[in-house]
Amino acid sequence: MPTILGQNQYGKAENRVVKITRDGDTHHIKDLNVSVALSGDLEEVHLSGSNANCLPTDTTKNTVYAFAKEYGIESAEQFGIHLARHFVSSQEPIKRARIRIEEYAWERIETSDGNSRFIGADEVKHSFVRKGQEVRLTEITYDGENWQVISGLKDLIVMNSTNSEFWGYIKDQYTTLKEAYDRILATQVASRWRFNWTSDEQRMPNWERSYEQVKKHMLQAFAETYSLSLQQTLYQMGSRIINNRSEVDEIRFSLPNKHHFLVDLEPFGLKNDNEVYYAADRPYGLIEATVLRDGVEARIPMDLTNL
Ligand SMILES: O=c1[nH]c(=O)c2[nH]c(=O)[nH]c2[nH]1
Repeated sequence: MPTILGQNQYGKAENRVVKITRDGDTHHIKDLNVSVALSGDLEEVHLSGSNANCLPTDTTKNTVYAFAKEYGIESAEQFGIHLARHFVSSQEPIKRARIRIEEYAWERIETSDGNSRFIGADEVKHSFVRKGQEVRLTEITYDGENWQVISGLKDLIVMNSTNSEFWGYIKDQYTTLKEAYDRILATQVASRWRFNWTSDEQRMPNWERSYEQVKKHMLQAFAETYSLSLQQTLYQMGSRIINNRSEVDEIRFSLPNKHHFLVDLEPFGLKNDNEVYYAADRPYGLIEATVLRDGVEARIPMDLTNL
């Protein structure tokens, strides 16, 4: 049976790299999970077993660690750009590099006097607690000419304890949901946004500042939207970001509706005055959409798990 080789890529996945920058006795942490995927003229590696065009995955791993030392880790995006450029420009058979990075944030442990200054023991400036909040994500793709940077986050859990209603929906013979005029709205945000920086000719965004600002607008829009559905809140979050961040052209969200159901306390002779809820973990409504700058093409994959 004749067969042909289809799309292929390879590299070392999930290189866990922690970089400590020592600024006197004040230290800074960058904690990344870096996955490298290379593609190019690799037919023979698969077909004949010749490894002449194969840069070992072990080398891609070593490069991640060496670059952490050589270039430092200014931001996940900047680090991914260095790596992608290196693989494509240093190895002739490698035509395309995709670098995916997850970043885990750490924050300083506060001293008992409420700040992070040295107060007599020297633990403080190098003691961190891993933030229980979101994981930051980025994916850099480079083909020797064009860049695509898609950054994002996952596991950012947010809740509004009021200012959310849901009513006026279709009711058929299977509908039992009661209309809600004051409900809890909670979700675990997964989001990806695409930058319009695509070439070395353009001025590169400030990646660290951009992330903080996108997250700030996302959270503020969630908090400040009086919600008639999670769909409406999603659109407000996306458009707030597109309108405020000129470096971002497209943003996609996957928002599980983390349902909170009022518990019936009548059997215990108690009145539930919108106070006691059952937080259901499944099933959950799943609301997904992309918000785009008018006139741009949608490029973020529909299914965020594939990114
Ligand atoms: O914000 C919501 N959107 C829906 O589409 C929906 N469907 C549902 O049962 N509850 C909700 N809530």
